[in-house]
Parts: sequence; structure tokens; C-alpha cells
Amino acid sequence: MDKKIIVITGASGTGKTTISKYLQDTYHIPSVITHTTRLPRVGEKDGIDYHFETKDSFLKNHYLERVEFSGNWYGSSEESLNKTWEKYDAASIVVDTKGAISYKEKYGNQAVVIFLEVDLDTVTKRLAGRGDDINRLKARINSDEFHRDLNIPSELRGKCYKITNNNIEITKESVNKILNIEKIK
Ligand SMILES: Nc1ncnc2c1ncn2[C@@H]1O[C@H](COP(=O)(O)OP(=O)(O)OP(=O)(O)O)[C@@H](O)[C@H]1O
Ligand SMILES: Nc1nc2c(ncn2[C@@H]2O[C@H](COP(=O)(O)O)[C@@H](O)[C@H]2O)c(=O)[nH]1
Repeated sequence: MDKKIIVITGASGTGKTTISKYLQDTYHIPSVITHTTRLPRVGEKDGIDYHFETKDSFLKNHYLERVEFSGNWYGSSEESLNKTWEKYDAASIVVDTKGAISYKEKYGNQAVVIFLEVDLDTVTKRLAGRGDDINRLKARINSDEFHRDLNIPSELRGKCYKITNNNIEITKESVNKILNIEKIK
């Protein structure tokens, strides 16, 4: 079987991490952990939620793709994905739309891209409810990256699955169907 990478993308707060946890808990599909220079949120752990880096340590790693998002750096490595593929046929990764384009370009049909969509008002309320620092939250919601990621980029049109994540149970059903279509589980 071809190895697959399920690339979960969409604007901040649309539920990408929630879906990657669903894939882990329900299907034992692990998430590739990425690197960031942002500070951990309450409850986040190094090596589980992210590899938390300083600006210096971030630059020492080798990345398949890396982006600046609302004032912090994020990056993912080919090595981490290959290590996961040694043990599993499918893995997931949570990235912004720029990262999703990089994965689609590099891995073609092996990259199953899921774009999550939620309207701006709802996503703003969800981010506030997650307990993010209010000043950082305001900066994020005003960032170009946040607004860019509310829509499917032209590079991914016709090449990704779109799920409107209003109701988590319906979203999970949609994810189940995608796994079926892609013969992942
Ligand atoms: N369908 C849903 N209905 C209500 N709340 C939801 C739904 N899906 C996710 N959430 C909640 O919305 C918040 C944001 O979700 P999550 O952290 O998964 O988003 P994200 O896209 O990974 O965000 P980021 O890119 O900023 O890390 C969380 O508190 C999560 O529990
Ligand atoms: N292109 C990449 N995007 C990434 C990576 N790791 C996370 N992300 C995305 O960044 C934003 C902000 O994340 P947050 O945890 O601070 O809310 C979000 O869209 C993530 O999906 C990566 O390695 N590459």
C-alpha cells in the first residue's frame, strides 16, 4: 500500500488539531509533530504538541517546508514523516495552507488534503474560548495569514476535500468517508 499523509489545513481555530486527535484516537493514525518558535499554550507539552524551539534552535533544523505565521516560525521535516512512515501506512499533519500546498506539490496523490472551513464569527469565538492570550489572539485575527487561510488557495482547488466544521459529529462522519474513499482504513 502507498504511504499516505493526511494534511489537515484551514484557518487557525477551524478544528485542525481536533481532527488530528480524532484520527489518532479512533484510527491510530499518528500526527507528525512540527516545530515552532511560539511559546506553549497552557497544557501544551514539548515533543507532544510541538517541538518548541528558540529562534536559534529553530534555524538549526532541516525543513521540508517552513513558514512565518503571525510573528512566529513553524516548520516540518521530511525526516519526521519518513520515521512515522517506517511504522505506519498513514500519518496526519496540521499545517497552514502554504504548508499544505508544499505537501501536495511534493507528495501528489500520497497527500490527502483536508481543508476545514468555519465562518469568521464562529472561528473567532472558538479561539477566544480556547483561552488564547487576548493580545496574541487579536494580532492573529488581524494577520494576513489568518485571513488567507479562511479560503482554499488556488493551488489546492479541485485537489483537496473541504469540510465545513460546524458540527463535530458531522465533521467526523465526513472524515470517515474520506478515509474510505482514499482506502486508508
Ligand atoms: N465542530 C466544533 N464545534 C465547536 N467547537 C469546536 C469544533 N471543532 C473544534 N472546536 C473547538 O475549537 C477550538 C479550536 O480548535 P482546534 O484547536 O482544533 O483548531 P486548530 O485549527 O487546530 O487551531 P490552530 O491552527 O490555531 O492551532 C478548540 O477549543 C476546539 O475544541
Ligand atoms: N506550514 C506549516 N504550518 C504549521 C506548522 N505547524 C503548525 N502550523 C500552522 O501554523 C498555524 C498556527 O499554529 P498554532 O499552533 O500557533 O495555532 C496553524 O495554522 C497551524 O496549522 C508547520 O510545520 N508548517
